[in-house]
Amino acid sequence: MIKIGICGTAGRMGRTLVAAVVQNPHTRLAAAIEHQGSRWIGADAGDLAGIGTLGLSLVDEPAAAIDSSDVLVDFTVPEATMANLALCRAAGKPIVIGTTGLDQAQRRELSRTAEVLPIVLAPNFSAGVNLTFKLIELAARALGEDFDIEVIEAHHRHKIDAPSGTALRMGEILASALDRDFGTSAVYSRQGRTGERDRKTIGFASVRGGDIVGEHTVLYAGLGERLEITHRASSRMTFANGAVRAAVWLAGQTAGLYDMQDVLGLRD
Ligand SMILES: NC(=O)C1=CN([C@@H]2O[C@H](COP(=O)(O)OP(=O)(O)OC[C@H]3O[C@@H](n4cnc5c(N)ncnc54)[C@H](OP(=O)(O)O)[C@@H]3O)[C@@H](O)[C@H]2O)C=CC1
Ligand SMILES: O=C(O)C1=N[C@H](C(=O)O)C[C@H](O)C1
Repeated sequence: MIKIGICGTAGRMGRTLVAAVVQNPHTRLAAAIEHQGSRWIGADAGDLAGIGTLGLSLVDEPAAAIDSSDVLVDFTVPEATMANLALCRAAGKPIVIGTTGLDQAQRRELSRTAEVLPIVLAPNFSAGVNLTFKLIELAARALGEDFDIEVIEAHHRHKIDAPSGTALRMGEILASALDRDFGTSAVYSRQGRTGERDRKTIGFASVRGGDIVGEHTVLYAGLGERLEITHRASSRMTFANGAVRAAVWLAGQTAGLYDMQDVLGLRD
């Protein structure tokens, strides 16, 4: 049994992760962490997740919680993730990170830490999205420069980062498939007299509303035809099950920075 600690337990993903860990035959919930001052400290993790009392309370001392776990699963905010990364490094405990919106400096720190610690970092833990990553690469290579490419994503009203981590990863994959520099190809907004579309760009559009779990479309617009590749998540359990699968996989790995392509065996 792999002992899992969850950070961000009272959040949308945290609660779903509690249920996924408890339902998985290979894992046991060892620790449920929230930040100091959270009104959920002391609450039962199972009650919060809606799966019945587990006898495990939410705590605000991540170091002790990490010590009692084999792997930490973190779906929080970038600052909390980076603090947990340092604690995991000190304790020698692998970490699965689902948090999106990390900046360049934070990603560099993560890469440095991965020299001594096993880490899975993925903007999306669903199997369907990770297969979609392969499909959009294939389509970009096949359609080449004749088609304009746009990435459209839609999420719930509470999401705090845009574009989504998944959309940005899609952009990186598309740019690489077309031999373009992602940093200079990406266009995040259009307003006013923009001029004609620069054919080398990859555009992003973000929709926010209601309870949309997560939807991503890559649009290839040519002359006389249009191709759309879409993934729609209808339940957070798809992300949670993927993250738990990643945690079980990571427990047996040496130091390195992995993503869901490694976990699913999709790496070329
Ligand atoms: N990779 C993937 O497959 C997926 C990634 N995500 C990403 O996961 C992250 C979380 O999403 P979601 O669950 O919807 O967000 P929520 O806001 O619902 O959950 C985040 C939780 O983390 C808590 N938190 C904040 N700071 C700390 C801290 N220092 N220590 C411990 N807990 C802390 C928050 O508490 P409080 O509310 O009190 O601030 C909250 O309970 C986002 O970055 C999102 O993009 C989401 C779904 C899938
Ligand atoms: O915040 C969310 O909810 C999600 N975030 C991830 C992202 O930013 O790509 C993944 C998923 O679409 C849900």
